[in-house]
This record gives sequence, C-alpha cells and structure tokens, in this order.
Amino acid sequence: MAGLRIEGVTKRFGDFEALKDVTLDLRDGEFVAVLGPSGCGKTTLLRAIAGFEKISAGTILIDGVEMSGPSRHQPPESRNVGIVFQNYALWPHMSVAENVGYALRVGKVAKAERERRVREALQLVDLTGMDDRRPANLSGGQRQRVALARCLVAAPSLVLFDEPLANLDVHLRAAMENEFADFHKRTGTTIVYITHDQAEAMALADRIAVMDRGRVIQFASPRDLYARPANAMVAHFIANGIVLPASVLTAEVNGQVRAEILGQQVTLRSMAGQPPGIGAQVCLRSHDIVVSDDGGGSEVLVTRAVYRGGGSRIEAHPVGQPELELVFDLDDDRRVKAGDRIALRVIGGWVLPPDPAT
Ligand SMILES: Nc1ncnc2c1ncn2[C@@H]1O[C@H](COP(=O)(O)OP(=O)(O)OP(=O)(O)O)[C@@H](O)[C@H]1O
Repeated sequence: MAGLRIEGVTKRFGDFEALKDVTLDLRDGEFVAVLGPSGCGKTTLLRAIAGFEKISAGTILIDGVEMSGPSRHQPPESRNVGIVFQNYALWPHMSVAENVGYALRVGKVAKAERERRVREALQLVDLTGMDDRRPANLSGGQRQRVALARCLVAAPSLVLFDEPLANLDVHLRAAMENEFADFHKRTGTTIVYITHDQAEAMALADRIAVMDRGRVIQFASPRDLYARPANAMVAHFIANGIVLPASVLTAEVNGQVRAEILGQQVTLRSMAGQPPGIGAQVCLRSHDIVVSDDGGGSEVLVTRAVYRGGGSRIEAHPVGQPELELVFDLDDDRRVKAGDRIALRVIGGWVLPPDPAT
C-alpha cells in the first residue's frame, strides 16, 4: 500500500502536450478512477506513473519517494507498481499457476515460497483449484482474475488498471465490477483505474479525476461530480447533464441564487461567492425538470422519444430557442411522442462556476 502524489506533471510529444500540469494526490488505499474521452491523456498518465514514459516537467512520488522528477527517472521494475491490462497479456502456453508465478520465478524466489504466494493470490481472486488450466480454457472474467492474481503476487504498493473491462460483455462487466470492488476491500491496495466509462468509474471509485485534453478538470467524489460539476464538459460527461444558458439575478446566499433560465425565474444551487451576471451556464438533471400542466413553464417541441423500460429518453427543443437541446428521462405515465409540444418547468439545478479563463 502506498500514497501517490502527482505534482504539476506535463508530458510533451514534440510540440504536443499530452499532459498539462496534472496534479493529483491519492491517499494510501484510495481507489481513484481517471476518466475522460478518447485522447484526453489517460494512458499517457498511467504510463508516466508506471515509469514507461519520462515526463517533461513535474514530479511523481510513490509513498513519498520521488520516482519521476526533473533529474530522476526510476525504471518501471523499481517502482513496485502492478498493472492489469485490458487484454490480460497472459502467456497462452503457461498454466494459470505458471502465469501467476512467472515474475517470482524470474526473480529467483524459492519454489516453496513461490507456491505459497501463488496459492494465496489465486485464493484472493477466487480461482483456487484452477492452477493447471490454460488461459484458452478460461472465460474472459476468469482470465482477468488471473491477470489480477499475477499482479498481486508481486505485492505491489500501487495497482494500475488500464481499461480492464473494455473487452468484456455487459453482464460480465457488472460481475467484474463487483470483483474489483471486493478485491479493493480485501487488499486495501491503492488503485488508479483508467476508464472512459463514467458508470464504471462512478460504481468503483472513491474519487474520480475527470480529464479533458491533457488537463485534470475536476477531482472529486462521484456524488460531487454529479451534483456540482466544475464545467460544461464534466456536466455532460457525467450522466449526460443538460447544460443551458442562464442569467444569475442575485448574489449567492447559503449556496443558492435566483436565476433566469428558459424564461423562468428559479432558485438554483451554486458555489459560494457566485456573483450575479448574464452569460452563466446551468447543469440540469432529469429530476430538475417537470412537465407542467397548469399553463406555466416553457414550451418545448419533442423531436425524439425512445422507450427505455419504465420511462423514455426525450429529446426536445424550446420553441422560443430552438438552437438549444434538452435530453432528459421522463416517467412512463407521460406518453410523450415526437412532434408533441409540452411545457416544462425547471425546479432545480446547479450553476456552473465561472470559467477562470474568461
Ligand atoms: N508516443 C506518442 N507520440 C505522439 N503523440 C502521442 C504519443 N502517445 C500518445 N500521444 C497523443 O497524446 C494524446 C493522449 O493519448 P492517450 O493515449 O494518453 O489518450 P487516452 O485518453 O488514453 O485515449 P484512449 O481512451 O483512446 O486510449 C493523444 O492525442 C495521442 O495521440
């Protein structure tokens, strides 16, 4: 177990900055997901932590020891970091036990000790009795567990997961999510988990670092990211928030402001010190919108309604501002279809903090 501190890390490939001034502080035993769209720099960050990539600026400390820095680069093998890859990277010609014990054999660990550690690791991932199987004769989930055991056997202080569920089908992903959560509980290992799947990150992580174009935009708990996204990208990326323009009418008091949105005056949540002003943006969730039957609210034209079991996903455009798009879920008692005009009332929402760059 170990803490991990990433401080002001920048990684350049030629003129291109794949990581820009990334700072993250992980507590000992914490499960942190790094989440972001394709190309945002997740893999580059993981490779930098593991020592496969030299960084251009900043420092990386594992358990307080500098691993990457201005004049230092510890090679991967001396970082005591385990990695679980998306494609398992198992040796096909070796049995489960041989795969798991490979690093110990190469490291000349005595046979009895090796066998004990392999047995323990297989027990931890619930693969006892599978020692002699070949990877080809295992399910995708079992192969991923062998990869976990192989990583564990070296007793790493930090485990990095590189999109480990990307190759598995939906049902197996859910099962493996539970396995990873149990694995974390049992071992208490510090984990950095790379994914582009926000549901997976929300389900597993204590905190999530959301990345966009090489930067960490927000590092917070799943609940915080959902309730108080730092900008429009996070609002969209986490559970598809609706981002709409608004005018903030009053300064913040007790975490709330009055604002005008879609022609309605409403009370919204905001950060402390939120100033009044035009040109603000608001993140709405489905539960912040209700269909209004009393003649109030804003009229919208429904352009798509897709039944999703128990409710529908609605796409609609305000009649007065057709350039805006609202995508939200509606309960099934409302039989709304494309072409319908309905009135929506906003009953809550979160004012996105002002962008420091503007
Ligand atoms: N060796 C390299 N040389 C030049 N550019 C690179 C190199 N490695 C990565 N990049 C660029 O850095 C950016 C970040 O890549 P990275 O693989 O870290 O993204 P990612 O978030 O892991 O994406 P994905 O989810 O698609 O794997 C991309 O624009 C990529 O093209």
